[in-house]
Amino acid sequence: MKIVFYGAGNMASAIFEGIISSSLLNSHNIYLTNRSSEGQLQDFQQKLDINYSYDDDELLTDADYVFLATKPYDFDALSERIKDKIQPGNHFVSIMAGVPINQIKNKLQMQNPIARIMPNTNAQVQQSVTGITFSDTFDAGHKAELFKILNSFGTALEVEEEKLHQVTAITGSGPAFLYYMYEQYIKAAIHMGLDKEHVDAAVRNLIIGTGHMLEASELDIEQLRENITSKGGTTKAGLDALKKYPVEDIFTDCLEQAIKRSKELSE
Ligand SMILES: NC(=O)C1=CN([C@@H]2O[C@H](COP(=O)(O)OP(=O)(O)OC[C@H]3O[C@@H](n4cnc5c(N)ncnc54)[C@H](O)[C@@H]3O)[C@@H](O)[C@H]2O)C=CC1
Ligand SMILES: O=C(O)[C@@H]1CCC=N1
Repeated sequence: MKIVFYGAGNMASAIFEGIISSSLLNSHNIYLTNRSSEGQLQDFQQKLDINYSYDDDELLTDADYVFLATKPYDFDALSERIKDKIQPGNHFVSIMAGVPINQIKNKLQMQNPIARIMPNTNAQVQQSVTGITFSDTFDAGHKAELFKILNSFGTALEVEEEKLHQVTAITGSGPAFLYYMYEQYIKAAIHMGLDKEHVDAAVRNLIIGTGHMLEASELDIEQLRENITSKGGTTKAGLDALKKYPVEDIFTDCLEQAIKRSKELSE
């Protein structure tokens, strides 16, 4: 199998590093290209023993899956770069937020199968939650094969194309929203009199441990929280303070704004 990445930035590298770590494919199956930062591709080649090229004929010939991994606003330039070189066997996999299948088809002027996926950067540790939607032209055999690739760097769920807006906000951008909360937690903790280095390390371990608990426990999140909350204790005092703020409303606004932006990008 041959997989090509047009774009080797934050999200693409999380995916190909995730695929390689999973051992599903050999790094020799994967080809990278980007706009012009050859040094970055050389670094990936050294680190991962992966191929790179700026020759689109070489990249697209016999490519089974072609990942479109530029920013949405760079897709026009990418389309111009590759549209005359596309091969009948190329199956396209777009990771671009908010760019509809129809727009991809029109810009690339082709009828090849297209999948849109919405992964997240947890792909790098094989923990992406990835939404996927397919064009009508994507056959069952290739769908199954692509699911195998996606499952090598996390879990994948098929959704209607319209629902990708929600997936983009909730799990695509989701890690950034959680990181932001952790940042605020660390800032607040530093004000409690411990030094920054200790707080950083302690909170990282707190987050990692809590993630492992979610993974290992069969209890729902509410029950896990209640198990920590003694009657009249410290957790209850802290939670009572938190509940004075409209935390759910804050997240509703956050997700609604991200969904709105995803819809704007698709227009
Ligand atoms: N960063 C994230 O957490 C997520 C990003 N995405 C989507 O992934 C896409 C890429 O995002 P990032 O990796 O964060 O961006 P990035 O800026 O880190 O990487 C973009 C890459 O595209 C390349 N590129 C630009 N123009 C090109 C061209 N004409 N030909 C070939 N390569 C070209 C750049 O050289 C760079 O390697 C975006 O469309 C974004 O919506 C989706 C899910 C999560
Ligand atoms: O911020 C963005 O537009 C992309 C899509 C999901 C995460 N990052």
